[in-house]
Amino acid sequence: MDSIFAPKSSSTSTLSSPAFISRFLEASSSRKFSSLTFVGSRPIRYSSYSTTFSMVSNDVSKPKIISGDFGYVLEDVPHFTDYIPGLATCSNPLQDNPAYSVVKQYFVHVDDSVPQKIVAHKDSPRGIHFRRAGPRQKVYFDSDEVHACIVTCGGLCPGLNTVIREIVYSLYHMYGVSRVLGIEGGYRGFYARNTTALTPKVVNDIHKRGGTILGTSRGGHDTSKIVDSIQDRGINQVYIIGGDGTQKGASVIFEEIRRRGLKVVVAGIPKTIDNDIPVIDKSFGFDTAVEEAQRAINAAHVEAESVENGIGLVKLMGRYSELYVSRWELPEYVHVDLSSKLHGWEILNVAPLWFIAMYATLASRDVDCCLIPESPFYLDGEGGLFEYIEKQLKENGHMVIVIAEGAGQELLSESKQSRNQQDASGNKLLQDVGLWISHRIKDYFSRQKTMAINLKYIDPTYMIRAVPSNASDNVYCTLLAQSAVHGAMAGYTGFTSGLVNGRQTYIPFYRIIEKQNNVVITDRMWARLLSSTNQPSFMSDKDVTEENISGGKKEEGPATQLLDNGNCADGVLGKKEVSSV
Ligand SMILES: Nc1ncnc2c1ncn2[C@@H]1O[C@H](COP(=O)(O)OP(=O)(O)O)[C@@H](O)[C@H]1O
Ligand SMILES: O=P(O)(O)OC[C@H]1O[C@](O)(COP(=O)(O)O)[C@@H](O)[C@@H]1O
Ligand SMILES: [Mg+2]
Repeated sequence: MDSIFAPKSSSTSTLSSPAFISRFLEASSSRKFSSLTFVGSRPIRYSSYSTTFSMVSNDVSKPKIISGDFGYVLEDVPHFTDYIPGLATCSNPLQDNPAYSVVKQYFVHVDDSVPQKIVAHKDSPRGIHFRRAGPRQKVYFDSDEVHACIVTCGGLCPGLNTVIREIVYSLYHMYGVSRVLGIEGGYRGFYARNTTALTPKVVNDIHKRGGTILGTSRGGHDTSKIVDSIQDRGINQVYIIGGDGTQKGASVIFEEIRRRGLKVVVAGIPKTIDNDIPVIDKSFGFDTAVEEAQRAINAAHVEAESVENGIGLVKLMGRYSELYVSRWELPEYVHVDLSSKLHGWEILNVAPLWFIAMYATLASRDVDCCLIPESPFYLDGEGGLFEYIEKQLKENGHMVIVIAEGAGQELLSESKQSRNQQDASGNKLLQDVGLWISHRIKDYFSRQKTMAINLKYIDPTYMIRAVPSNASDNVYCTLLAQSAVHGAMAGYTGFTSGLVNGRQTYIPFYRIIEKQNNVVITDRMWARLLSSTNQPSFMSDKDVTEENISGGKKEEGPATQLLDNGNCADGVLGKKEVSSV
């Protein structure tokens, strides 16, 4: 008998979710589904559907995968009832809330789920779904019982304060909770810093400020000490706002809490202006950052077109999330592929983090060339950057170049040692590609003596993320925060609240922190950018087929074919494309 949860002999592939799910979908779509036998399966029957759903594991430490007809798969989130028996519930206080009482169906149906891929073919299986977020009829906490805390970790992102504010407001005004603590200075603050009492009055206008009123940090932390502190303080809802590193930390904290059998919710709210978190459409703060980035591009354009042979060069944040050293223990089901290679470097995790550069370029229309890490470029010779600059200057008299901070690192890294430097959290430290390339361009033209150029380098760096969030991000932050609170009150835990195809969902941590293995420069969005800027792709067919389509993995199909990742394939870019275009 074969269990789809049975660990494989390979040390790294205990459960890589996409691989596992595609095996599962393959089986179901090829009609082998009904004859699959699962060891330790615990069938669950939902009364509202005539369909039989099967949950294929009764081991609480394994992902909860629920299958249904026609290849339906629900990647569910953990719930208190998975590991704490006999918990009492009470009616959701929202039913007496005047704001909600006018809404006909204000509680989310227990079986509501949101598909991960919305582009389907007539015969495709229904595919992976996530639990829909929102208020539930029954809650697992009395209002008086709740003692919540909020922590922000990692780099800044516009909207952090809005999320903090809205969690506090949701807890107070929707659920009558009055004990919310702010943990200062990131994860370590749980055991090394003071806490702040957060009330609606305290957080009332913090959304108008950039940064986070709680402070943040990078670097390691001690999971046991955090959970001890949670236990000692009697905290039972932990809201963790942060990026990919933070969500990994949250997952480990959740594991420890579950191991100790505590009735404590761990809810993540994903934060990343880099878009390095899988599954979700995009992070809060991204629109604001793109808007700010555009200001720098506008300035570069104004400078460039005001002088003869003017070049405006803008460097924008966006790096690979390469984790060279994993200094924390990840849960065993998290798949890391140590053999991934890009530009010949050993990497654990690759994600496309140049979204700001790409979207700001597309939005501005003033950019003639956008350089990103996933699309390697070269400077000299035919088809190189210098040749393109010369051509542009001859034709237009000026040009604007945008470069993502992670781009071209392989060109300017002098030694392996400098390439492998990391920040306190294990993120690769990037060298200043903007400064480097501006020197190279100046050198080239002074050597050539064909034309005198006038280059202005603008590096807005932290300005794009230190600003308060804009209107649309504020709305997004509000919905994320409310969803997280609804999920926590309903007893869900170990989840990240995230937007999938425009709907609020609860995504299990293992999906948020899993390795992203597709860096698809053959995505439609990149093609759209190339046609908008009219820049050369700097790539030969050979490069496209072998190296850079998917982080070193070969894709099937012709080299130059655009992969239709519009939520149909597993491509990271495709899913983001659909939500934003
Ligand atoms: N692989 C990991 N496992 C567990 N915790 C991590 C991991 N990476 C980072 N963290 C924790 O998350 C915090 C923030 O991570 P960092 O990478 O700096 O920012 P971000 O969350 O924005 O990506 C760090 O201070 C660290 O305590
Ligand atoms: O804040 P630091 O440590 O200077 O790091 C800068 C990095 O932070 C970011 O702004 C965000 O990164 P995180 O999401 O990992 O916090 C990156 O775009 C940038 O490379
Ligand atoms: Mg990060």
